[in-house]
Amino acid sequence: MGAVTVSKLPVIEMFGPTIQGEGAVIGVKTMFVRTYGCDYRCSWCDSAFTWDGSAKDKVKMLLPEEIMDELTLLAGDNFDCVTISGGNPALIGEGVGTFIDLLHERGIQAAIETQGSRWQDWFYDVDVLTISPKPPSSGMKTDWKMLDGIMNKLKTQGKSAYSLKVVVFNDEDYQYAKSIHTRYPEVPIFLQPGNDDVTEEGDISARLLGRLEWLFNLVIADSEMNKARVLPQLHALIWHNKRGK
Ligand SMILES: C[S@@+](CC[C@H](N)C(=O)[O-])C[C@H]1O[C@@H](n2cnc3c(N)ncnc32)[C@H](O)[C@@H]1O
Ligand SMILES: Nc1nc2[nH]cc(C(=O)O)c2c(=O)[nH]1
Ligand code: SF4
Ligand SMILES: [Mg+2]
Repeated sequence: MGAVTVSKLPVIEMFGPTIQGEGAVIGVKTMFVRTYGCDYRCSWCDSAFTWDGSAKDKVKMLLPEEIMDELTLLAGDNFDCVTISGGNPALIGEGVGTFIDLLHERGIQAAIETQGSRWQDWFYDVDVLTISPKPPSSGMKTDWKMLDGIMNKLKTQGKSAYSLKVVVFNDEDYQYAKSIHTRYPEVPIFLQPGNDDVTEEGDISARLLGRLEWLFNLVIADSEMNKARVLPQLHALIWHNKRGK
């Protein structure tokens, strides 16, 4: 008999409990698990350490049970939701699926942040799935065929609650967000203003609130965006550019 291989996950950080600062479940207490590696290189990525090599020495290859143990060490039983972000967790197959099963066995919800560039069958098992396609300012090009495929699978076979989240930095990005909403009109969509300086130290809330008001006004004036919801990055208003929050 060959040895049983169990998939490990490349984890660059775990933190929490904190408050989910973005999207459909904003305000919910959650732990975060951040996986290493991304197939994108967004110009304004606030988590570039997950792919630019600057924190490569912090990556640990962990079994799902080991991640669970570390979360318990951090928080005891003071959480019932775990958000897996990155990087792009959808680059990882089996390991994430097994981890989600483990969370469910313990009565814990699984949330995922991903950009819609890759599919994984475990998407079907996620409780809160956020698909965040990237607008022109990111410098990335949307693979529409892939995104259509993902949205179609979720629509026709999905059991999970899922939503779209588009970061908006400028008018061109706003037009992109509209094109996403028009293409998938039945899917809840969240718009979030971009943070255009992710290295600034100190209180950035005034700057971020200014960008939020700008985005509010675009949506307020636009009859085609009556169903879109505009939200800040709540954690960035409170904790600014601090890591692990
Ligand atoms: C760091 S990404 C990781 C998950 C996945 N790679 C993705 O992009 O969806 C998590 C979320 O942060 C958003 N984000 C990244 N940099 C940002 C910035 N400078 N301002 C606002 N949102 C940002 C992304 O668009 C995404 O919705
Ligand atoms: N508090 C908090 N909420 C978040 N929502 C999405 C995040 C992410 O980086 O994926 C994030 C994050 O990094 N922190
Ligand atoms: S897809 Fe997400 S993690 Fe990857 S570069 Fe863009 S914002 Fe950063
Ligand atoms: Mg973040």
